Amino acid sequence: MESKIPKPSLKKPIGPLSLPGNARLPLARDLLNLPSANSTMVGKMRLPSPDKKSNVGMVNRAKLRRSRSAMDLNRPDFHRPKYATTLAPLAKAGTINASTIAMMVNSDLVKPLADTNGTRNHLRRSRSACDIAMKSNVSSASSTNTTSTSGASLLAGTKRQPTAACTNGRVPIVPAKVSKMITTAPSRTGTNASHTKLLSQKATSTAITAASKKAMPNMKITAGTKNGSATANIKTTSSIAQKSSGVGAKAAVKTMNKRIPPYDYKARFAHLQDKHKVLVEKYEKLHEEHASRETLQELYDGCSRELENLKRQHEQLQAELKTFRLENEELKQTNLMCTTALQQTEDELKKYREKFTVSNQDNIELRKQLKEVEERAAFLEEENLALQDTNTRNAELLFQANIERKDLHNMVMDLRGNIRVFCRVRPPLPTEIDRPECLWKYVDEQSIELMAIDGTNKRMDFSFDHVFHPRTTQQDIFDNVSPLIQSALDGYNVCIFAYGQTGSGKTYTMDGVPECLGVIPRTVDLIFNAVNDYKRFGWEYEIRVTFLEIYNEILYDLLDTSGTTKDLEIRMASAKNKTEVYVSNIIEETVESTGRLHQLMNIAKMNRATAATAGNERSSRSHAVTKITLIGTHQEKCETCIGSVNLVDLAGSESPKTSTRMDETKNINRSLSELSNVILALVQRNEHIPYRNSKLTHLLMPSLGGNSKTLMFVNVAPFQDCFMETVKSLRFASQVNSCKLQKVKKNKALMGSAVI
Ligand SMILES: Nc1ncnc2c1ncn2[C@@H]1O[C@H](COP(=O)(O)OP(=O)(O)OP(=O)(O)O)[C@@H](O)[C@H]1O
Repeated sequence: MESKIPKPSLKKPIGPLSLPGNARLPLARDLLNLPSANSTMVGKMRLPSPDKKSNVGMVNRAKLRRSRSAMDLNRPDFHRPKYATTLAPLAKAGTINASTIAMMVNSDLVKPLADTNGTRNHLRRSRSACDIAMKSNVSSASSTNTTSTSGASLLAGTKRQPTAACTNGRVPIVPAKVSKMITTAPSRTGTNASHTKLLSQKATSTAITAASKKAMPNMKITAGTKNGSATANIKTTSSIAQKSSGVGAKAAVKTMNKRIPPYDYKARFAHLQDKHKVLVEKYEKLHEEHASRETLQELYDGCSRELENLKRQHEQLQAELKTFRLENEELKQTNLMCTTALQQTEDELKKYREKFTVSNQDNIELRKQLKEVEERAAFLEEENLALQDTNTRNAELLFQANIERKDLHNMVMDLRGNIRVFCRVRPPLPTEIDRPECLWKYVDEQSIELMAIDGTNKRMDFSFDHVFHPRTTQQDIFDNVSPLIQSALDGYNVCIFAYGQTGSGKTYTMDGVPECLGVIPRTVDLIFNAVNDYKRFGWEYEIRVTFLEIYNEILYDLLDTSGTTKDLEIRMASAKNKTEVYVSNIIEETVESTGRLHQLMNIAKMNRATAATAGNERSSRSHAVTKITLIGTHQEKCETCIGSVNLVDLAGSESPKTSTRMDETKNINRSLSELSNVILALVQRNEHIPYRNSKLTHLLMPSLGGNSKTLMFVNVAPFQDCFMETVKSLRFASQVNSCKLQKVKKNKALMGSAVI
């Protein structure tokens, strides 16, 4: 019975598989209903082996598996769905997950095949390689690694579509997912589920193996690695798949084409050997894929490290960005401040420009005025030159006029007399209201009548150069004295002394009191004022001063505060001119200011000997001589004039009846008597003038009988009890006033250190 069953042809079908009658190749859905399909198809196509009736289903399924794989693989229009990228096989193979592949795509490690001018053939080949990888994955770990499979499907971005061949009634290639679906539908497949799974896997494996034989040689993976090992491994994998697919295909064809009788153990052994060989090749292929996976793992590690580096760079860049933002904020604030400052500066600049405009207009106006002023200045300069010439001529004229004035002035002074006498009657002090006074009649400025009120009614008339009544002020006195001081500045010797009874007002007239300065301090002020005025005429003056005291016929230097006694001697200045004398060892100080001279005067005043007398509580008991020497120099004219002023405050005469210090009084009266004798000798024109009889006359010799203009104040007290002494003084003054001295000569040069 079984021998009647026709054996299938062992020949390899050529071209598309043709089925007899209405027979068709089973579709995937047919596989789900495999028992019915088996029953119909097996019944039509092939009978089970007679010696294994119980395994009819198994045999048929095996045959179906073989024929189906062979048909699919040998179909000339067989092709796979297109994949967008060449990474799909790798993802499908489960060696890398979806995120890794995404990273590789973004980092240009793997390029889509379409970017490399891939054609549909490329896509088809890539699909085949993918299938190969998928198959190997399925064969190795498809049952456990569902995550990688789904990730690869997502990465591929494509959904498996049934091919045109499938719609044309050809047997479709069932992908792993479909295969899984088939295997996970036991309720529908019933007891044949395991057979369906086995059949599906086998068919898929066989079809992929056959397809990879064509696809793998042209497979390209564009993923770039450091050393290209990944590409090499992929190629290796491709070659292995090619070999395995080639061997597998041969074995499949061999198995399909050969029909091994059950009793042909040798053939079955050979068949098993082929199977073993195929399994060995599969093992080697898996081993190489494992190596490839390690390479990809290394690639993944490298990418991870690079990713870490990129993260660090990203963090650094973030930090730099933060810094830049802070700097940007600071720069914005600075920019805002600068903008504000710039605005203020622009405002100020605008104001300054306005000011500049105004100033510029003023400047133009001022330039015009300056030009006019310059023209005016040039005109004035010419005029000034002319005036300077005129001024020079006028200065010369002034100089000559000053000389002429001096001559005229001194001529007038000469006409008035070389020795002049002023009479001054002092007023009673408030403490002397009850003190009886003589009757005084002031006839005119030069004449006075005195009448005693003691009952004798003595009446006496006196005439002097000037009579000053008790109400005469110190200024009135000095106004009549100052012409003599002017003569001293013109180079003449001048001597002013006060003569009179003690308490008659000599010191008051010469020194005065602080509120009413006398002749000496006013003379000092006049000299310094005149010296400053004379500078306009080209005269420069040097002022020297000495303070001398004659007490009990002994000379004392009132500026010597050392306490030691020096021998001061009156000596003749020149053998030719015997009337010119000087005092040796005396301190002669040059003063340059009024203040200094007043200071020296106070020192001298303090050193002067004073004591109380009957007529004066603070009587001057010595003759005080203040000498001021004036040395004028005219540089242009080379002229020098030397004048001197001797200001003498004589000690007051005192009646021996009232004196308490007789020696002192005797010396005073004797020196005053000698002064009277000298003047009388001069009046009588005696050959011998007794100058040397006293220190006073000897010292005043140049002033009394020499080249000097002399002024004597005769001071009298108004009281009746002073009547006799008053008459005595007035008589002596009248004698002096009648004295005619020789014509005074002007000094030309300094003859000694102390010319009198
Ligand atoms: N013209 C005057 N007006 C006001 N008071 C005067 C006047 N003359 C002198 N006296 C006063 O009279 C007093 C005596 O004067 P003063 O000392 O000058 O006399 P004297 O002649 O110098 O005396 P002695 O010779 O003793 O020194 C002083 O108190 C002085 O102030």
